[in-house]
Amino acid sequence: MKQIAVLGAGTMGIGIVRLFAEHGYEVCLYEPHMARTVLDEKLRSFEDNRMNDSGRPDDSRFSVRIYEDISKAIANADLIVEAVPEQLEIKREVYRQLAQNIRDNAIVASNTSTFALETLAENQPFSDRMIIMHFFNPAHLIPLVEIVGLPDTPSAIIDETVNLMRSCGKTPVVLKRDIPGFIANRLQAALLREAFYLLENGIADAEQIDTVVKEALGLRYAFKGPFEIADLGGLDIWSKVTGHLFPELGVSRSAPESLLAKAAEGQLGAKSGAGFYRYDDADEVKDNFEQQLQDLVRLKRESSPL
Ligand SMILES: NC(=O)c1ccc[n+]([C@@H]2O[C@H](COP(=O)([O-])OP(=O)(O)OC[C@H]3O[C@@H](n4cnc5c(N)ncnc54)[C@H](O)[C@@H]3O)[C@@H](O)[C@H]2O)c1
Ligand SMILES: O=C(O)[C@@H](O)[C@@H](O)[C@H](O)[C@@H](O)CO
Repeated sequence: MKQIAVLGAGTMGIGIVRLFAEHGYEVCLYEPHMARTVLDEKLRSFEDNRMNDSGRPDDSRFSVRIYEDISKAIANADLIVEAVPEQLEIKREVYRQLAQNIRDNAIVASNTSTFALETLAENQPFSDRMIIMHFFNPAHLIPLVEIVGLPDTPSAIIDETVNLMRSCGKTPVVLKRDIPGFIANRLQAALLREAFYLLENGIADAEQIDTVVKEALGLRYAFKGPFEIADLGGLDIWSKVTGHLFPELGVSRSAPESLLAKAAEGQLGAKSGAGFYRYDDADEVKDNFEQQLQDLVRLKRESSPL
């Protein structure tokens, strides 16, 4: 795998470009709606702030070319990563353009958050070479990448993708079967459903719920997953806990009212200056969070695996 095309330079696309460029791959970026000067500036700032794995400055340069013509961006790509908005019609239009120009053996990966691969691959001429490659924001920092294929996806494609991810320092998890939302977003959605249930029923406010996650659950989850935590707590206890609590949990099957109301009022979170909290300088909050994540990932790498 040598050349990688990334489609879309939004929150995720630009992080994916950064990841591959930092690991020495040739990257071709296609972004039809963003000014060239803005993209150049972002890439330059990534290069200027580049660190190696041990946290020291790295002054080597990126190999990234920016295109406004999709056919040129994908012409020689071994892998195409689609990171366009989470709307089926936009993704399908991009796939239609790919179908006309793609190389015979190029792999097409979608970074979708929610769509099953079966839905995205339906009627695509390259469906046998399509996979899900689900990164996490910020894509250059969070180690996990979820990979999903279809039952007849050649194992060589999955293996090649896993090797690529490992070469970029990632931790790939290949799902046994295609399902909307994969593993992580289903778990995140389950937690959010209960968080909104507690909020909307007046049990706690957003700050209290965030404190509970940050000061207990999140700390443990950085080192142990839910099954490991159940083992450590005792499966007899967890049998009682799940038996007592599952019937008490929220079971809503639609987006939370309080979330819909905020979005309708234009309170979109950090990017609009307000959401559940106020943001005077969203860039500062984002930069600080990235630094914290980088420090935590390094700490995890250096700590004992047991
Ligand atoms: N934001 C996240 O935390 C996150 C995490 C993982 C996965 N995802 C998924 O990644 C994808 C992209 O999400 P995002 O948050 O980066 O969105 P975004 O809105 O920040 O960026 C999308 C980019 O795609 C560009 N675009 C629009 N139409 C295009 C087209 N036809 N061809 C090429 N580019 C086009 C837009 O100009 C924009 O720059 C979505 O499928 C999303 O669900 C998002
Ligand atoms: O949390 C993440 O970074 C990803 O799992 C995303 O897929 C996420 O759910 C976004 O769509 C929303 O930020």
